[in-house]
Amino acid sequence: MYEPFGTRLRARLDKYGPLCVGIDPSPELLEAWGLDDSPAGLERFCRTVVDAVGDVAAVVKPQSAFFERWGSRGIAVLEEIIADLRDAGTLVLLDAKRGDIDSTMAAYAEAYLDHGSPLAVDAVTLSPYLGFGSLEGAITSAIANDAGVFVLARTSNPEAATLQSKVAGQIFDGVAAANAGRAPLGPVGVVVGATLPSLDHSLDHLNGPILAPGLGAQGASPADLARLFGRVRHAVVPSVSRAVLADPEKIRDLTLRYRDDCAHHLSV
Ligand SMILES: O=c1ccn([C@@H]2O[C@H](COP(=O)(O)O)[C@@H](O)[C@H]2O)c(=O)[nH]1
Repeated sequence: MYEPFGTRLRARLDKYGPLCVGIDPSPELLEAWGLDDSPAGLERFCRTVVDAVGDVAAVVKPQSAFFERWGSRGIAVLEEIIADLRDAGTLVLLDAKRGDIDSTMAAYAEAYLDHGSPLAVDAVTLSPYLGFGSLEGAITSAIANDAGVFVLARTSNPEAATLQSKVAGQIFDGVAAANAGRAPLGPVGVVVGATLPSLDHSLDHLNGPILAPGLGAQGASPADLARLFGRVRHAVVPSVSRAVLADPEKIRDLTLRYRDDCAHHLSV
């Protein structure tokens, strides 16, 4: 039906440059934009972001939490925004950080990865803290649907380091095994914060995309990407939300600036 996710992602990154723009319609941003904190405000916010970046960002990442807080009305907006993003041609990565036992993971996979679902996206973030093996069914489903998954490995928040540094090696090894033999990028990515002071594992064998959140509001800069990711910089998908979303009039310009800065630092 589609080409494999890794092929589609590679093509988007090569054509549009390395950037994922987050859609994070928080109460604070809705207020800053003069919008009601309501499903109607949420929809207005999201449509403005889609119009501003849908044709210039390789990937767009709606944050599920900001839709879930409105219950079924928020999920209805999310469904519409996913459809609008798909019409705009960008890849849609839903940041839902799901992780559970195998039978429950099968339901999450059906919700986010099955072509017939109203919430189907190109890729979804997953949490491996029930064991990397618990994600096997979702990875199989992603491959069957030409979709992708991004597994939390070393997240951008400072509280994560103590826990995740103990288990990240297992996650990177699991991802590398799932991606073995696939080109140009496997369907299983990892999440590694651009905010990290350094990497304590090699990512050379990963063969999959690296989502790197933390630019802007969390303190990381495009220059940090080259420092952190070295030999695997070609696979990095930097992600930014608040730093481009503060003013609806400036979203597109700021997105283009981040995109070009990231491309510059990831190419040197
Ligand atoms: O390690 C992670 C994983 C996910 N996120 C999510 O990305 C955005 C970041 O927003 P900014 O405004 O660019 O800080 C947000 O949706 C997080 O839930 C992350 O920050 N770190």
